[in-house]
Amino acid sequence: MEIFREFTFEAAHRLPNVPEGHKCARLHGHSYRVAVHVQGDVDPVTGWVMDFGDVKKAFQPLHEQLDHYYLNDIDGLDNPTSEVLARWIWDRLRATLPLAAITVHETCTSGCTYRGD
Ligand SMILES: Nc1nc2c(c(=O)[nH]1)N=C([C@H](O)[C@H](O)COP(=O)(O)OP(=O)(O)OP(=O)(O)O)CN2
Ligand SMILES: [Zn+2]
Repeated sequence: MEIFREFTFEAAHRLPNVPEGHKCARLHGHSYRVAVHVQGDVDPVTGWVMDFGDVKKAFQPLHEQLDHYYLNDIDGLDNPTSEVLARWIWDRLRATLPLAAITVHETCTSGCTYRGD
């Protein structure tokens, strides 16, 4: 089964590699929403795959790195598209969580899902 825990953070960014005149080359910000999806069997005693609280603990150091920062200044996020950010989060959580997917919502209507492939 697959469970997810969502997180929000505020951050600024710009996209340095977009075509000339693209609005996203300008400094702007988003209220990001990230869903961390974890997979596993449902434990017959606890009735859960994993405590949502443990997912929160695993994400907390990343939240501290991202929230209210300029993403382009963060190592590995010099071109902080949703795609790059989703992979960046995956790479940092994969050792501690049995990940199924990372979804990054950049706006209410735009985002991406990375499943590690
Ligand atoms: N594949 C991607 N395309 C775009 C990304 C991205 O990360 N991956 N990012 C952006 C910008 O960061 C932009 O701020 C968000 O995109 P957009 O959906 O265009 O957002 P708007 O709220 O400005 O949309 P409107 O409906 O046009 O107001 C761009 N593309
Ligand atoms: Zn943007």
